[in-house]
Amino acid sequence: MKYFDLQVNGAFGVDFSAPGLTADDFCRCAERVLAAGVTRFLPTLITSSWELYQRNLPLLAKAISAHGLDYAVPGFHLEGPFISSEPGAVGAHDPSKTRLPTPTALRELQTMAGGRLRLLTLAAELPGAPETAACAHNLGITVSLGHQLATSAQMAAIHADALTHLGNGLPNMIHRHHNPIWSGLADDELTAMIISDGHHLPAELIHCIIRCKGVDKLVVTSDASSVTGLPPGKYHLMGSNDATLHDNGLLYNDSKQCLVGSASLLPQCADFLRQEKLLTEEDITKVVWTNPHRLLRMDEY
Ligand SMILES: CC(=O)N[C@@H]1[C@@H](O)[C@H](O)[C@@H](COP(=O)(O)O)O[C@@H]1O
Repeated sequence: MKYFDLQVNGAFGVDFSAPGLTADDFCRCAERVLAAGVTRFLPTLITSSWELYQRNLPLLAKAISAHGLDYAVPGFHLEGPFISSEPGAVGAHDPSKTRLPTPTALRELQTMAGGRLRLLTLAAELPGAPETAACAHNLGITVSLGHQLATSAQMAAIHADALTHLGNGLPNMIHRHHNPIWSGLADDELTAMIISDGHHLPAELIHCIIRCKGVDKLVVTSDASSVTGLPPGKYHLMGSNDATLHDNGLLYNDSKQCLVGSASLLPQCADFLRQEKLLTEEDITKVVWTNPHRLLRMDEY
């Protein structure tokens, strides 16, 4: 089976948002991700300082072309900085590094990335989000809503394409009727991206998402973090020392009380869908290969 993962923050000890990232680190990591069965992936940069984007986006773009990785790594996913800074919605991201979206800032980021930004996660309720989303579409960037506390009306104003890790990146206590999960499920235009690592969502919730969205509007991502492939233990992750990778693969920050990405690659996320009998083999191919291409308006090959 072929796999296209739209959300990989790092793996095997390499963090794509680390201030000390080198081209060698990236290539070493990419080789191992590909050797583990992933066919294509989007390196994902989380909410970071402007200087970090100025450093890492060009570094990654250069490494990809210098090492002939254009097919395997067809672009980047920017998850932040245009997200909510509210506890829960901000998840494990650093709230002090979030910013309000503007078309100018997005254009600058796309320039730093050498035109390789393909997917942008942003919060719909932020001032400037509709204009920035429109700018993203003009730049050929797919827009996904996540790490947000938006209302249905705010989400509808964006004309987004997708939802980032639906069901995660939210406070543990939310209004039972008015919340971004129901709003996202109710909008037939939005493709739901979900993390099926066995920890981010319970099987019964994935079952409901599949029923609401239908297989053609579902994409599975791994949200793999830099500790993917490393032994259980305490790690410094996403700016905090409190991340623990547990024996069962759960990656959790006890002080922030949230998940911190996953410790799985996409083939393992597909295994969870099989194990829980959530999808057929044919449908799994759609959610890990066909649909990610369609969402990014890319030819599948
Ligand atoms: C790289 C990334 O952004 N990963 C997010 C993490 O930031 C967030 O904290 C978690 C929230 O899930 P929760 O709301 O269920 O704790 O989801 C994902 O793991």
